Order: sequence, then C-alpha cells, then structure tokens
Amino acid sequence: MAMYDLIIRNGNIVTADSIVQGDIAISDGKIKEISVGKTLEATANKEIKADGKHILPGIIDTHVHFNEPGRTEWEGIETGSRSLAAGGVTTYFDMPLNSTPPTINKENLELKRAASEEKAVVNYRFWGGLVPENIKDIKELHENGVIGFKAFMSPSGITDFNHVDDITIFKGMSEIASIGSLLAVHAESTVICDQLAEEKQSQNKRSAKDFVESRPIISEIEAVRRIISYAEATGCRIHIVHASSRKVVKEISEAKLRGVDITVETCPHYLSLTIKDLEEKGGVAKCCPPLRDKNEIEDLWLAVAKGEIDVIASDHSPAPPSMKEVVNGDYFKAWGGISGAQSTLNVMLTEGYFNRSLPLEKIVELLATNPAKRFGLYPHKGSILVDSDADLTLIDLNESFVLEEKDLFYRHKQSPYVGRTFKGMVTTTIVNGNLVFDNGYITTPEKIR
Ligand SMILES: NC(=O)N[C@H]1NC(=O)NC1=O
Ligand SMILES: [Zn+2]
Ligand SMILES: [Zn+2]
Repeated sequence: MAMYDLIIRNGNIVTADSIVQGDIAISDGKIKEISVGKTLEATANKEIKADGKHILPGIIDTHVHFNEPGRTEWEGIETGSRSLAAGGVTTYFDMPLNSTPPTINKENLELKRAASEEKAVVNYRFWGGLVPENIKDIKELHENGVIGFKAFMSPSGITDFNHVDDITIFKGMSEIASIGSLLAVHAESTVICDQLAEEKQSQNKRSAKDFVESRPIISEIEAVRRIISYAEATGCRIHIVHASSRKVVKEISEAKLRGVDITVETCPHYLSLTIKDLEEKGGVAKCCPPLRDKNEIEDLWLAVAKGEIDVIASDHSPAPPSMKEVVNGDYFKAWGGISGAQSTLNVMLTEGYFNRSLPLEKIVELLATNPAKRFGLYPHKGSILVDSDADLTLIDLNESFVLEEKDLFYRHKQSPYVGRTFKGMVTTTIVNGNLVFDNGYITTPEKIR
C-alpha cells in the first residue's frame, strides 16, 4: 500500500470546473493521487479530516506591496506572508515599489529575493518595474525570473519609483513585447488627477468626497484607452490592475474583442467598500483609484458574474498608522493604499458566494486558476490535479466570524474590514505540502497567532 506524506480525506474538492468529493494524497510537495467518490487506499504520516469542508487550489495574490527591503517598518515579508497564509493565499507576486530600492534592476531584484528566501512562509514571485530610467534593465530582469513588469501612468506616491511618460510606455512596451513578457499597468491619467487635485486643494476642499472627485472614473478610462492603443501598436501583452468600475472594464472587454492580449484585475475593496466607508473610517479606506459608490459596486459584481473580470487581487499596500491618518480633514495627504492581503477570500465568500450566489468555482477561477494561467504557472498552480504543486486552501462554509484587530497578522493591525462579519472561514493553508496556517495559528517556522 502506498505511503504518502499527507492525505486529506473526504473534502469537497473545488476547481474552476467542478466540485467533487474525495481524498488527496501528497508527497514531496506535490499532489500524487486524487480519489473521487471512494476512499483512497493508502496511508500517510499525517491525515487531515476534511469532512464538510471545501478544498481549493491555493489562492494566488498577484498584487501585494510588502515594502521589504527598505521599508520593512511598513509591513515586511514575514508579517505580510503570514497574513496571506491566514487568508488562504499560497503564492503572491510582490510589486516592485514601496520597497527601497525598488525592483528596477537585477541588483535590486537580488536584494528582494534574498529577503524573501529568508522570511516568506508562502510561495512568491516578483514584478519588475518599468520606469523612465530602466528600459535598459528590462531584458535582464526578465532573464532573472520576474513574472512581468509594472508601470504607473500617474505618480506612484513613492519618490524612487517614477511614473511613465508616453515615450517610456511606447519604448518599454516594445521591449517587453520583444522578450515575450507582460506589462501590468496602474491606469489613471496624470493630467486629469493632478489638475483636479490642484483645483480642489486651491479652494481648500479636502474632504473624502473632494479626494474621490479628484480621481474620477473618466481618468481611468482615458488612461486605459491610451495604454490599449500602445498595446495595439507594440503587441505588448497587458494586465490592467485595480479597475474600480465596470465602465473601465468595458473598455477592456471591447479591446479583447478586437484581439488585444489584455486582462483586468479588480480588488475586494472595490467590490465591498464605498465612499461612505472612506468618510466613516478615514485613511484606512483610502486608495487610488478611490472607492466609488454603491451602484458602481453592484455593476462591478455584474462584471464579475459575467466573466468580464479576469483576476481579483488584494493590492495590499499598507503604511504605518501615522501615515494613514486623516489630519484636519485633509484626505489628500494620507497614504493611499488598503491593507487587504488577509481578507480577499473572506470578502469573495461573504459578498460573492453568500450574498450574491457567485459559484465557488468562479471564485477559484478568479483567485487561483486565472492568475496561474495568465502568468504562466498553470497547471502546477491554480489547479488540483495529479502532479500539481500541493498548494491548497481549506475552508469551512459553516463558520462565520467578526474580524477583530487581533486576528490580523499585519505589522500594523489596521484594515477597513475590522468589525465586519464574514461568512465562511479559512481553516487550513497548505504550501508545498506543508501546513502553514491551521485553526487560527501560523504553524511554521514556529506556532504563533
Ligand atoms: N504606491 C502604491 O502602493 N500605490 C497603491 N496604493 C493604492 O491605493 N493604489 C496604488 O496603486
Ligand atoms: Zn496601483
Ligand atoms: Zn498596487
């Protein structure tokens, strides 16, 4: 009889296509055997009873800012990756900015890699940056394993990561196309946002509403249209990050129909928080593009249901509480970025599965399968197949909880979701066949909560 490292017994195995009941056997960090509908005749060093639970392919968060090296006091790889594990995430892609030095050349990439090797409790990959200064470094970054490149079309909020001008976009995208990589784009118009922000501030209008009005949806639409025209000219594959509105998504759907190789991401906060939350909670709910209104949320859920969205990622972009504070009612000054790494699956289960009947298979597709496919990790990741990596997320849909600060594994225990009731709970996160999170505890390298 076969002997494995780990067997998970009698769970509901969820993939993008189906839900079946069965056993999963794991050895050497890989799925070795799957038995559907009947007990797997084998033994293992460890067994997990998953009766009544659902087993998902490990979640892939394609968009986090972990600030390390250089700004570890903002988050850091250790606390950041623990938070992800607690949220059922088994692989993350770390953005090239907010750490210092930013990941814009091979030397800086090696610094990030060294810090991650030492500290990450889940799997990871790195984005390289595209900035006006580094077109010459693109090829080498690609050869050293970055998942793709990231550019900002508007100021990033970080002085050592410049946004791209149109000639950089054009030249950079030509280069990225020639090596067969991909460009992720923060698409907001500098002209529109800067001008409106200046008008507002010169009139001393600095409320939450003023801030939101200074970054309107049209600014995203304009930038998306522009980047699409460059994609069509250069043949560069693109991925639009954090679209805040279905109106933005529509531009991307139309480009897809024309044959442009483009995908789109949105984030849990654009599906669950509004400008009212920004007014009530303050800086903890500030992000760029900003939160929109209730109608936009429902429209965005329609886009999700209809398959217009490819990927949902956290855009976890934390900062120390002092930087998130709204001082004297000035919403322009506070750091833009939401701490969400731990809550992506919770938001999708509660607001998607329970409140809007979004199928679990669809959630798996958006959070694991599509990210794996788009960024070349499929079928090793994003699937539950024999020979896949043993990255798995176990959830209990019968549990619910109110998120408290003490539940957060972030360096700074702030989240716009504190106080929210979530239905469904992540019980166990398995990375390369090892339990990393179990029943409220991070289990490796030591047990902590
Ligand atoms: N620099 C940075 O992380 N910016 C992110 N924050 C945010 O709210 N939107 C972003 O692009
Ligand atoms: Zn961004
Ligand atoms: Zn980001």
